[in-house]
Amino acid sequence: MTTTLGALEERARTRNGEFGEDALIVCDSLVRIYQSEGIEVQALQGLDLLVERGELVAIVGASGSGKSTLLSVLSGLDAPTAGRVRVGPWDLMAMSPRQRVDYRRRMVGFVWQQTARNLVPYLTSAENVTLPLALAGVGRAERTRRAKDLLDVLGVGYCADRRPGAMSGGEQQRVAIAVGLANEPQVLFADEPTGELDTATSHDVLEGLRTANRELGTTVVVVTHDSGVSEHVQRTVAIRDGRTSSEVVRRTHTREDGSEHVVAEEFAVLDRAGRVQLPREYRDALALVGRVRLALEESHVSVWPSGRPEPAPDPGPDTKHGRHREQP
Ligand SMILES: Nc1ncnc2c1ncn2[C@@H]1O[C@H](COP(=O)(O)OP(=O)(O)OP(=O)(O)O)[C@@H](O)[C@H]1O
Repeated sequence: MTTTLGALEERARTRNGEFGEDALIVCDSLVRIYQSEGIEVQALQGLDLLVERGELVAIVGASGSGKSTLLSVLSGLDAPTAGRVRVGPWDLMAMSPRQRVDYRRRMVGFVWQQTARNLVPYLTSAENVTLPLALAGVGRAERTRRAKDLLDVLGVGYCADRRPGAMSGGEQQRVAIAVGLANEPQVLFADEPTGELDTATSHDVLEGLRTANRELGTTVVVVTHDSGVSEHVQRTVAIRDGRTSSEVVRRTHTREDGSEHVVAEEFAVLDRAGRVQLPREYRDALALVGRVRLALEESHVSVWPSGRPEPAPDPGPDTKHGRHREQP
């Protein structure tokens, strides 16, 4: 049968939009391969991630899972080997060096783990916040006003005239958030902002990020080892072996009596190629290695170890994969 023009037009009309077209941040099948002394390291292995405007998202994962590589790509410091990455209107794969500077100056802000990387040691907090504003050509009165407002919002207004050496690690990181927000970026990236802090101080810094998100509407992406982070964010995305593997989404529910409680729900992530990572505990518990049997049931998909006897047939649709069938 030949395909008619009408059928092609109909298909074009009904085709799904571009992956993540409404999202603020789109990572589509991102690959980053490093060559080091003749050895190839695949830091990102087809990572998909969407972040909506106004979200506060944490990215967690074991050491070496690819978190910092992802943040380097998103911040425009590094280019992926393959895939597609877009932040707002910026296609990060197709930026000129000039556009890259513009992107880093206007679209995004940063908070790094090392306080020394965030703040100039011989400037006061207020001067640290006004520095990026001066570079962007903002007038003196406006710079002073904005620095004061930001330091106040982040609860470190009392540190305005102190240099970093006269502040605690937590205070320095909250000032660093103010510096990152100075030019009103649409997205704030934070890489292990609590990595050098104790639990109580980490709490204040994570709350600072939440304040930036809630009160200023900035989209925040924070990369961290800190297992306590999920209490401070709406969504926690776990990366394993260079891919998004699971997500925890926190929702606030209102009971009948009007009181509120937070429910955290964990999801596995099914990527665009149909891959899903089974948690290690599940694989270990059922000795799932190599080949597995899959079966499409009416409302779910089942996974069995391949060595086990064939599962009893289910009354659902007859679409079984990896199942032995009698040849005629
Ligand atoms: N410049 C590089 N050259 C070679 N390999 C690299 C480079 N940067 C990272 N890698 C490798 O890529 C993988 C991912 O590293 P990445 O730093 O992104 O992980 P991470 O999750 O941020 O780890 P950590 O939490 O320890 O910072 C690791 O195996 C790492 O050794």
